[in-house]
Amino acid sequence: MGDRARLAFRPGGLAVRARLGGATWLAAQGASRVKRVEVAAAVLRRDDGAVLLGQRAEGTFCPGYWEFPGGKVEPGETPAQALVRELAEELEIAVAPEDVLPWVVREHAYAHAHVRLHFFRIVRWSGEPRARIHAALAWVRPPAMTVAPLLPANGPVWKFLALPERMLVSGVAAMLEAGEPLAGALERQEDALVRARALGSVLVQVREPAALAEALVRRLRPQLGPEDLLVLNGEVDAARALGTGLHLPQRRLESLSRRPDLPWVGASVHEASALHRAEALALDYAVLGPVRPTRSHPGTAALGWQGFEEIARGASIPVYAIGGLGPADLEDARRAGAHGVAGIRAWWSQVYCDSSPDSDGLSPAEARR
Ligand SMILES: Nc1nc2c([nH]c(=O)n2[C@H]2C[C@H](O)[C@@H](COP(=O)(O)OP(=O)(O)OP(=O)(O)O)O2)c(=O)[nH]1
Repeated sequence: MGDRARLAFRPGGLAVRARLGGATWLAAQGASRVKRVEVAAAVLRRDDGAVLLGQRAEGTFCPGYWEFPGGKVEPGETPAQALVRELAEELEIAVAPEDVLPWVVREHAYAHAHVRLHFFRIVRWSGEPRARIHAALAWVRPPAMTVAPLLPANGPVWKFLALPERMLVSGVAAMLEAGEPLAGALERQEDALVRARALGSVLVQVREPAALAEALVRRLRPQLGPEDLLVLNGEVDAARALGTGLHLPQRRLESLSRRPDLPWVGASVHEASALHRAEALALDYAVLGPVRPTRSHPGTAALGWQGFEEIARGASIPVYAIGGLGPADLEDARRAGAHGVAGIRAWWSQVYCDSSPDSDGLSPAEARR
């Protein structure tokens, strides 16, 4: 990471951050020498979904608290390099650099320092983790929490881990426009959900006109398991009445001054400023795209994976990739820093790996062909 200076707003005034390698100092109005620490932390996730937590040992900061394995970034290291080193030292496991997947970056002001935590997800490693510096290790499967307390900065991160990696966006209205009867369209949508669930937990975004949305929620809900989530792309009151979370289109996000009071709230974003808005409102996730060209947004330039990565990098909330994507793109999405993939038409197809550029966003006439 190169040296650079950043301007940032924080309670109490304008802060000028001079970031110099690993540990840095913040000069701010009213706080002349606040220590800044860059930390790399790992979400090591097993195939069964369980995540590794370590209990901080006696004689360290916050003894007895549980944390994600990791530690401070040393001068000259990138956060990813620091993590590979820390995991070898702390757990005696080896992780290849390409398996360190950027995820979210969180900041937290402790009394002793202002820490910036670079979280990475790791799903491949070699060796069996051993507690070299922790008092104990535990595999815990989100959203349940079987150990306590977590370090204060980690609460939102644990909540994010309950978000499935696959988001299924509904498309019943488009099927109806394409001439499909209602019963057939609902059935096809339900089939898509069943197939998606065969791959793992799913976040379902119901995006339909109000009356249809309600019918679809009722239809899909019995198919959902305890680890699946349902969000309504619609009004706050409707989401509350249906007992779903809420998904905001970018234009609604821009008009909000505070987060709607629902347990799960996310938003669609198409550019960095909108993502920053979603972060400022402390939403639970954002959906960024289009990654590939889609016919439904002919005027919108596709971001490509590089464009996606540039906008999503350093986000404080998980970011899904969307736009011509399907479940077969999950690996690429993770490497680009995405939490997961969101798709519409790729899920309807019998073939999972339908990730052609136009598999998402066909016009009704095109869908008929
Ligand atoms: N490793 C880790 N640190 C966390 C997490 N959450 C959180 O707030 N922190 C904070 C606690 C500390 O202020 C800082 C990590 O410092 P540390 O003392 O563990 O770093 P280290 O392993 O390099 O230890 P040392 O050099 O001080 O011996 O980040 C987390 O989930 N994992």
